Amino acid sequence: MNTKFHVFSSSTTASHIFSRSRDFVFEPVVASMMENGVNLPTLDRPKFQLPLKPHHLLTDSEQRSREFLSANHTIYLKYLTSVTLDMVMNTYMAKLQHVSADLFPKDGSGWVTIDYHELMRKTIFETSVLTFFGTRLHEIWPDMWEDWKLFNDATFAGVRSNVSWYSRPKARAARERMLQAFDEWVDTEIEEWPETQSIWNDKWGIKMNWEREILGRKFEFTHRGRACLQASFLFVIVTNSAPMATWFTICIFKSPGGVARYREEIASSVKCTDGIGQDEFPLDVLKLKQSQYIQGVWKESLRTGSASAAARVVTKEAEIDGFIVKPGSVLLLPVQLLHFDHDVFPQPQQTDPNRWITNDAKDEEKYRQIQKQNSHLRSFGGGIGLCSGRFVAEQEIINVVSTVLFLFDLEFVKPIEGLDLNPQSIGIMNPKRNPTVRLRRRKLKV
Ligand code: HEM
Repeated sequence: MNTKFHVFSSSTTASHIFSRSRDFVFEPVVASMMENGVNLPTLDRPKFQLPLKPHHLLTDSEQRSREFLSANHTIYLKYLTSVTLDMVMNTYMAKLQHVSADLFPKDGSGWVTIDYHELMRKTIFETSVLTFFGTRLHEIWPDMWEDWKLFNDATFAGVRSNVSWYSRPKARAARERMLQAFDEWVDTEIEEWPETQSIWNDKWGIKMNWEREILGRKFEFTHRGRACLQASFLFVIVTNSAPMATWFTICIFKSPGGVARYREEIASSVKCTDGIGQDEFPLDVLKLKQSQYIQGVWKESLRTGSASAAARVVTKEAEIDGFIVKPGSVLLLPVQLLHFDHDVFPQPQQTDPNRWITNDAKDEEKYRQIQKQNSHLRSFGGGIGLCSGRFVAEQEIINVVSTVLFLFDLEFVKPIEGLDLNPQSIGIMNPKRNPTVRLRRRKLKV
């Protein structure tokens, strides 16, 4: 059989594919994002491509090139998944305080009607830029929010091919302005990381991108290639988290009794009532994250809001589920097939955080059911491609939305039942039409 694309939909097959990272490789997916998404210069492309010869026949420079991907991935893991994650998230929360003080309706403004999706996208975007890239990017690229939206909205097809850019000249121009801004951002001296600054400074943001910049130079990337490396990180941190903040809020409102229940969890996590713009974040973020109910809403949001399809390329002929797959073929795992499987998620269209919750440790049947559901939840992919930003995403979204509900009464202007999602997306879907909400400051008890 000469099939080029194979679609699989069982969780066991997904685990089988993800666990064989040499036979079913992730590298071409990243290479495609770098080439088509951010137009990586031709000279730098071999660093993302698989060699066409066995490992022992690689020249020294080819071998060194191959090491880049693994070194870059190690930096991601170091900052985004290990003990350093807490420091990254503390920085994120401090930046969120400032961004929300700027973007959210002010005290004493009564009921304010706003485009909620725009507010969430901008909050996540601004906070992420400030956290991960410091203050310089804003100065270099004053129109970054408008350019970013044009760029991001064109990428749902853009990482698979570059055609999207030719049919959207405005998006192509916005991408070029973004890359020029990063050209300037990387065009700076790299000094030692100051001992007085633990993990963040104005110039680099989180130390992670300072380390990635050193890596890019060590592996002799072109100047534009280094700009592309940084821009691609901006892309992965924002593209899915921004729509997820909107969808997570909608899922709270869609869950039976969800708003009251969620507010109870917030009430038990209040540390201080100073509100936003102050030094201390008012909510206990660990407590929020550990709440079973909030976890239930988070997983339901991922389950119902994802439209991604993990992709892997076959390097060695293999048999999967009785089909022979040939080298060069693409394996696709569309997550909606897993997330809406009736046998695993009864009434899959319903938003029900309780399907993830058990209050009885001895209820083995429910426990097994939850385990089965977990193995079907694949919004973050798996194996070597597994999203290293998944913990950041979880914490930032819970914290941003909890802050909104802590500070404001919130009403959707139109019924949320009519709020369809747009499946044209790389991962998490945007709403088809942006929801309008009314917000009013709550009186915080002192
Ligand atoms: C709800 C939000 C997010 C979703 C649904 C999501 C989903 C994904 C998916 C599906 C992949 C490819 C996985 C595969 O094919 O196996 C991926 C890769 C990646 N994501 Fe995310 N992501 C999110 C947020 C983030 C954030 C906030 C960051 C960074 C702080 C991030 C960093 C990355 C990186 C660096 C990769 C490349 C693989 C790696 O080296 O880790 N993502 N993400």
